[in-house]
Amino acid sequence: MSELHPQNHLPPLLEAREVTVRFGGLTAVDGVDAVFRAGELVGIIGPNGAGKTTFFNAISGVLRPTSGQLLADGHDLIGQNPHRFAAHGIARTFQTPRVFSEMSVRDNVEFGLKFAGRRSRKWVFWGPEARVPWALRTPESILELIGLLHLSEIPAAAITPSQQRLLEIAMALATRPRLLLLDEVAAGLTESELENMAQLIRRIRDELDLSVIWIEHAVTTLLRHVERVIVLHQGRKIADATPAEVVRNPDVIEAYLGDEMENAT
Ligand SMILES: Nc1ncnc2c1ncn2[C@@H]1O[C@H](COP(=O)(O)OP(=O)(O)OP(=O)(O)O)[C@@H](O)[C@H]1O
Repeated sequence: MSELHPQNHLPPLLEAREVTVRFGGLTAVDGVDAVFRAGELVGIIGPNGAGKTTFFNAISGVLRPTSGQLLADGHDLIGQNPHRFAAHGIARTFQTPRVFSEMSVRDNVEFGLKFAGRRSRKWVFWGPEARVPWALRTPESILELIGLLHLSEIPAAAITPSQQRLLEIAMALATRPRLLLLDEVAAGLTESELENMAQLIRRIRDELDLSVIWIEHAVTTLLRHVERVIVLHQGRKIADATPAEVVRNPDVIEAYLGDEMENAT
């Protein structure tokens, strides 16, 4: 998919160069290089504590890496706040959904729009806004896409944890990202909910013309849906290849996938 994307002659959406994050004496992310291009659906896997979330925190501006570079549109974003990352089209979800529990589902999405300085506008005929997909123009259209429109007026505290994960995706989409980072959005879901989530993620990527990076422990599902997988182990990147290549990689089998595959079967 990504090789055929019309924007592939453009610079990557985001390029991490030698990104390192240390917490005191612990190196959580160790010199990771990664390139993310338009239209990609990329998975990140690795054992507990491998550095996946810390890497997300670094590439979304939640924490400042100890060293390295993060290039977006030719700008180094290191040291910039999350608003600057959002301005470059980078949006994310968190392992524990961060929604405003007192506010309605709809108002949470409205907040996402405002966070990124966007306005809710259904009818726009010219200018950059005209290129925004219909599904991302208003809180209602976003909620319809994500399947939560029927819950619009309910406080976020009153919806289920898996609906809160969907709401968080809706809030991230409201910022109209070019690169959407999803951190374990399928954690705790049943098998059928997991498959529905994977289908939704693919639809989002296909229909909204954005790139998705997806961290998930449900490896067998993830490998069936992504086109490229980055494997982290003890903070280092040990593989960056197609799912078919990654499952045959001896380093990955030794570090992680052997156990996971045994558990999965
Ligand atoms: N704020 C922090 N302060 C100190 N150590 C941290 C902090 N955040 C993460 N770590 C440590 O950094 C390492 C990487 O953690 P991280 O959460 O990034 O791993 P992960 O691959 O996302 O794990 P999981 O799959 O369990 O979510 C772990 O050893 C963790 O304990």
